[in-house]
Amino acid sequence: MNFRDELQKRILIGDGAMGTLLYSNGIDNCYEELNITHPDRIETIHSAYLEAGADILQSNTYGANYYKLKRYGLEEEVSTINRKGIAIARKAANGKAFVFGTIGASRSFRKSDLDLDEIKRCFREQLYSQLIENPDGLILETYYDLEELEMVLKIARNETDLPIIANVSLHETSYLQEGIHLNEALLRLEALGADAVGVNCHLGPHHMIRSLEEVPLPKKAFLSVYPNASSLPEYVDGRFVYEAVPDYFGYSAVNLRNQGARIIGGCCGTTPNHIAAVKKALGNIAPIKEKKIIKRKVEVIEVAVKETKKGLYEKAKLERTILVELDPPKKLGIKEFMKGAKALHKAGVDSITLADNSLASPRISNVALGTILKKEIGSEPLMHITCRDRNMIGLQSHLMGLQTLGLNEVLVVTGDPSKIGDFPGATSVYDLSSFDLISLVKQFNEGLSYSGKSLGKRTNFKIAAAFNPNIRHLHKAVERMEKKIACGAQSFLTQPVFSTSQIEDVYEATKHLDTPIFMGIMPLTSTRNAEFIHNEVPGIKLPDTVRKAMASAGNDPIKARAEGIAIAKELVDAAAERFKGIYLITPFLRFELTEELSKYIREVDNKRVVELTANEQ
Ligand SMILES: Cc1cc2nc3c(=O)[nH]c(=O)nc-3n(C[C@H](O)[C@H](O)[C@H](O)COP(=O)(O)OP(=O)(O)OC[C@H]3O[C@@H](n4cnc5c(N)ncnc54)[C@H](O)[C@@H]3O)c2cc1C
Ligand code: MET
Ligand SMILES: [Zn+2]
Repeated sequence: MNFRDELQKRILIGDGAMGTLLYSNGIDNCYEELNITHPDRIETIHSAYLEAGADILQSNTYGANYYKLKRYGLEEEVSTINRKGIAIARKAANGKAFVFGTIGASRSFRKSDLDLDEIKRCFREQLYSQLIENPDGLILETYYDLEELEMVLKIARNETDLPIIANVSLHETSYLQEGIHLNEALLRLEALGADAVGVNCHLGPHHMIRSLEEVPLPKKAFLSVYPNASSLPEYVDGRFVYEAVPDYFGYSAVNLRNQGARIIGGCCGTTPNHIAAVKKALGNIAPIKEKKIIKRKVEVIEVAVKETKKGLYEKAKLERTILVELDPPKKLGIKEFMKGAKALHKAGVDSITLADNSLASPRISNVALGTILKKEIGSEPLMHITCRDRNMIGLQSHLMGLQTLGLNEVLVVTGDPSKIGDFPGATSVYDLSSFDLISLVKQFNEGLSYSGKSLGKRTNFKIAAAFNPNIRHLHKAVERMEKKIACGAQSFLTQPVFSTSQIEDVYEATKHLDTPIFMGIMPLTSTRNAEFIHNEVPGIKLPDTVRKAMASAGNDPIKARAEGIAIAKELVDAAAERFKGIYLITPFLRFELTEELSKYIREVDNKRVVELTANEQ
């Protein structure tokens, strides 16, 4: 039997889940390791699928790549596990079914999980291991990221003439992440030479049928569909369980066939009973030859109201722009905080920046304080957002909330890890990296959610990001900066710097960029404060002159204050000469320090204007 000939003629039935079936049998470790330790168990499952009517058996090699096996210390076993996986399926198939080598995606829903070069290397290793065992074809599945699937499909097509099934996974009906339509994705995969293109996992039959309704029959390739048992697994006693309704699954297979599916199998939650139901429902039904497409209306995204007010990044390109960080209090009560905010506003500060639980310790939500500030002093704060406290759902809801409140100036940062804060046992979420979150905010500005779903309107976020010049190789930090700009960052706030030479270095290293930089300056408050920063804050070193000056104040708070301010003014002078943006960090809610520095910056600027005008006259 030749796979391609059969596919031309009839509908082929795939098998069902391997992973979730093992999981429901109580196996909660590395499924692929069983190819070595318990090949009989895997063979039994393959045999059950064969018995149920599957024409194609997939090897138990879904996650058998270097990175996934490394989690279990099995990275040296890539070749053995893949080879055995094919051999076990071959034995179970017993000449009655096609044996396809399964290769799952390396990235999950985040592009930042692994870079493409790393994926290439580990894909090749898995591919070559499988090819040694002569499978009848390959199935590339559960690819949320089309970029990854296109890349590995190209490699596979280049290396072998075997039939290839290429399956993407949808975020929601008809759409892949980044808002790519299923139809577009399948056309791209067909163009790269896949024999069958389609969808697997995440969605159940209902959403898969709806998705296929929008997809025409491919010209050269065939459609393949491997739905989950249902779209909504239940969480029972700490385990995910799929409602097992094989008859419904079988009935759905007929509808999938009516939408042109030529290969129909099952993904997570499906069992040999589901596949038997598919076999029974399909009988010897012939594939369809043509179909009508349903064209769903593409939701129009409202263009945001054109803003008359300049964003901070736009302002900082043209004129002096002062930001002052004033951290939300750790205790209830905002009297002192409000007093500070008002004083800073009066001192001519352009925006107060509100940290998001800085140093990973709980503080009054910056959304609450931002809303109050906007209402009471009429100036728009800059809202820090970390990737630490919210998962991908929370972050998107947070962004929609900020837009609704009109808090559109945001600073996207990774966030200090929970380990360093007041609750070291708390989880650091990090679903997204700072790069991903910057891209997400930019996507919101285009009116699209993470999965590319319309938000109905565009948001108006102005995106700032963090720049850390306190590292050994400044050019590395500049490279990160350039990557953040490519993701959508429109300005940068730096970590505090403590020497004028560092300000000069940053200027030299970044002068090729036209993205404004707000140079971070924090007044030192005491000798102890200076020594702590020098010795305990990673990456930051104070020049000897600064440490000596602070030490000379001894325990006298008035002298220490004066020294701290004098040092900060010197830094401000060096920064103001080179950068229009200045970012002052208020230590310990001592706003009178940053108030004084803000006034100083305005005075020096005014004096300069007066001098210039005098010179011109
Ligand atoms: C202006 C500013 C505001 C901040 N506000 C907050 C806040 O509100 N709440 C809060 O919890 N934290 C805040 N932080 C802290 C910040 O989130 C941490 O310092 C974090 O470790 C770095 O975040 P990032 O977004 O700058 O780093 P990213 O550029 O996203 O880097 C993340 C991690 O990558 C690594 N990395 C960075 N640079 C390099 C490099 N050159 N080479 C190799 N690895 C590198 C580091 O481990 C770093 O921690 C702020 C920092 C800055 C500069
Ligand atoms: C996570 S998608 C499922 C992958 C594989 N086909 C399995 O059933 O285990
Ligand atoms: Zn699945």
